[in-house]
Amino acid sequence: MATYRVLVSDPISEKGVDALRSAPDISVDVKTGLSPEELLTIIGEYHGLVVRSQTKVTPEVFAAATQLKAIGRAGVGVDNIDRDAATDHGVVVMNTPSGNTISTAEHAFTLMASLARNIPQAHASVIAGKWERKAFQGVELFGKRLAILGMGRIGTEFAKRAQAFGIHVVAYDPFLTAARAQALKVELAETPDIALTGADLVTLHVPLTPETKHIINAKRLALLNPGALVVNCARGGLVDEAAAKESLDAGHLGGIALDVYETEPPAADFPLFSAKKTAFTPHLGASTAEAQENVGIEVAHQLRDFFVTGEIRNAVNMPNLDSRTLQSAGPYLDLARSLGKLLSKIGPEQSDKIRVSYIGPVSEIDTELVTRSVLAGYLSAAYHEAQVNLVNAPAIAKAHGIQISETSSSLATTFTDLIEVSVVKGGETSTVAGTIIGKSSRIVHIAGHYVETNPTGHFLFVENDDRPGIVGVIGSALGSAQVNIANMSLSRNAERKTAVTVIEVDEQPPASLLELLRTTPGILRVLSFEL
Ligand SMILES: NC(=O)c1ccc[n+]([C@@H]2O[C@H](COP(=O)([O-])OP(=O)(O)OC[C@H]3O[C@@H](n4cnc5c(N)ncnc54)[C@H](O)[C@@H]3O)[C@@H](O)[C@H]2O)c1
Ligand SMILES: O=C(O)CC[C@@H](O)C(=O)O
Repeated sequence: MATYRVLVSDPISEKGVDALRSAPDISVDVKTGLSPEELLTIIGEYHGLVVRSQTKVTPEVFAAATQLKAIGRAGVGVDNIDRDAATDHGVVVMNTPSGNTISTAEHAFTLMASLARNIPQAHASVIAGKWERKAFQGVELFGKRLAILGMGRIGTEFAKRAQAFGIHVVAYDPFLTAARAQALKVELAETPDIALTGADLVTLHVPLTPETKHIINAKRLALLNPGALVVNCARGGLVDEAAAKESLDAGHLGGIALDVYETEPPAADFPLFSAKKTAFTPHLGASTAEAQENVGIEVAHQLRDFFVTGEIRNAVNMPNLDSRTLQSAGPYLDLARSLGKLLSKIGPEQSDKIRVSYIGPVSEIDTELVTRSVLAGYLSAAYHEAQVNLVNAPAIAKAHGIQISETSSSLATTFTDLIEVSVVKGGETSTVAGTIIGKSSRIVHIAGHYVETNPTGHFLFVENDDRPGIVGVIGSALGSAQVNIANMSLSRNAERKTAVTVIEVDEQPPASLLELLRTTPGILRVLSFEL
């Protein structure tokens, strides 16, 4: 029986499915075309899910997906996956951002050229037995002014193709720097309006966000040159379809080509169907053999690596944990989780602040991930261990009103590396710290005491008055209860005249032993926990 079950619910390339199937411990079911109800019925059996854009992964799906750990999107846009619900449920969402770039840029360019030369209309006319050469006179692309909104992967590839056709490219993207625009030989526009003013051609390559919704609207269509052609091969909702229809009917807009629609598929009475200069395709940007093979194989490798080695690449709801990061941060992640867990056992309840300090070389790795691990460990006291992880820990902490702060210093202390974690409740602070020595990690500081203990196992934590004989009492109580001591670390605080004993034991101590210790004179606190 495979350890991990993956459901592929949208069609992906056979090579991708084979790549997943060949991974040890992964079994794959391909079930495409499921209704939302069917998906809800079976999703609880799966640890991984692979989708394209058809499957809608809603909050209801996440609620039913009790074992789900990861979703792989074979493609770029993740708008069919409820990202907040994924994060809340601790499910990592990964996409394959570059595998379909070229195919989509080529599709968008093809649509633009088809519009310029009336290809869809001329085709329909010829097969209807007509020979209307005059009716379908087109325009050249050469020498025209093209506005590209969104100069990411696809926008950049589109620009290169446009330049090869002798088109002047003006680009707007909030992250496009002057140096990059110069390197790409495109004119940098400071606003979308500047890019669109006087444009003959427009292509959109932005994600759909509240800012980009209807980025092409009536006001912006009016900025274009009369007869301008607009292509949307990015996401439905970027173009105000009603405004485009009005502009076409009024004879201002010269033509529009859509691969994506506000509602997919568009209704039979979609208003733009009755407009003249149009070209429509059913969300085909990424539909080439090459793109599907690229994204299918990429998503399979990402899911395989996630389940087999714990790597996380191209995640959209958490920082990446690729093999290099895993190698450098992996040991710290485990130590950090133990420190967080330890604080949840020994620190004050209802703390509202967690402070994490990284001291020494550890400060140079991706500490955001390590802090997430501290939080996951801390919160695991209140949740089922498997319910809180690197994906959802910050969101759960935020929901509880816990503030997190992080400081880093490259200065080494007594220890080369130190991760120090404190929880604060009002004026009360409790601190623990750990280090990595060679290949092993150690907890070295608990609530004001230097100790040296492993970061995992069963522990007895005893706080007592610092006076002779107490350690002997504890030792013989454990012996009588048949609890074997694996490791013991003693530390005293001369100022407070108290001592702590951290005892790593081979098995969970019985309640009777804890009760006995708690009622022993001079013993102030006894805790038993597993890290
Ligand atoms: N039709 C299809 O089948 C198909 C295939 C692949 C991708 N897509 C879609 O194409 C779009 C672009 O994909 P990509 O891979 O190039 O993504 P990308 O992330 O590489 O590029 C998107 C760019 O948009 C920019 N941007 C964000 N907000 C903007 C704004 N308000 N104005 C201007 N620019 C803005 C970003 O800075 C980024 O550079 C995505 O929406 C994706 O889902 C569609
Ligand atoms: O899966 C598809 O064919 C659509 C892909 C595309 O919309 C994307 O965002 O990558």
